[in-house]
Amino acid sequence: MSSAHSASSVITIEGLDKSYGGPKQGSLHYIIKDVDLVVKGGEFFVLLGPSGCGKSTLLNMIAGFVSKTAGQLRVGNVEVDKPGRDRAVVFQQADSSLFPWLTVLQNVEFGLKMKKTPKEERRRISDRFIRMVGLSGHENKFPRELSGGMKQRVQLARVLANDPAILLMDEPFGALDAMTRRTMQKELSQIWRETNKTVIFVTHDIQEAILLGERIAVMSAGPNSRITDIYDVPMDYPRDATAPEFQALQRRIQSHFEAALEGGAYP
Ligand SMILES: Nc1ncnc2c1ncn2[C@@H]1O[C@H](COP(=O)(O)OP(=O)(O)OP(=O)(O)O)[C@@H](O)[C@H]1O
Repeated sequence: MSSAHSASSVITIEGLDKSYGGPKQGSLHYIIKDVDLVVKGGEFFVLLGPSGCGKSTLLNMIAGFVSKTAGQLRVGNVEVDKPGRDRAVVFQQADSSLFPWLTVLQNVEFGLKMKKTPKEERRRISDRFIRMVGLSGHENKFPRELSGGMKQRVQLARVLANDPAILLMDEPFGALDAMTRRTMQKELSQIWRETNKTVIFVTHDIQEAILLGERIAVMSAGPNSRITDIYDVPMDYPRDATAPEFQALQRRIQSHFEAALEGGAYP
């Protein structure tokens, strides 16, 4: 089952470039070059590409953390030039985003407190998302008392409590062991279906991309990285990685990667 998409596109990217350096430092060095992309409201969209191709750079541009060099990047009708409450990022390392001196509950409540949400409502919202990510009973623990997977759950609950329309996820399960990773993938997929958020999920793991995404954009190796292909994944959730159609798509994307790496560049 897929979430009901709103008709409008949420994120529209046209001719987007990002370069570092400039005439003073020598020639311009483009990380990403000429990226076009439209992401629909409520969609689970995966950005897949080899290490260092510029996935995080693109995600951080959508987040408003990294400025563009040229092109257009709109969320709704608004050109992105700074972070906004409509977008929230879940990072690979929860440690850099959680406050170590606050408990699980206090971390999840933090954004709501900043917004001056009344105490009872704050508690109700936090309880809901703590339950949703499977952390009931751990509310009073500190981050140092949690496993890596639990910390990622806190990060996710905190982001969800702030109710952004768009979740930007930068290899959020990349540092977890394989079993925890599978569990988190299943849970995220279910949460996405329950909340109908727009998700942009960065990974270099093809299986993870197919387990989660409704569409998968493949980025070329950098520099001058761009989106070379977009795959539709017309399979119901939850997905079975052993199903023949799953494995056929995995092989297709895999051979795309191998051809690209052998050839030194993507087609
Ligand atoms: N501030 C910066 N100044 C110069 N180069 C940068 C800067 N930030 C990133 N880069 C370069 O941009 C390229 C893309 O980096 P990015 O982190 O976006 O890739 P990625 O695809 O997310 O990689 P990974 O999967 O390994 O996390 C890299 O070559 C990186 O060195």
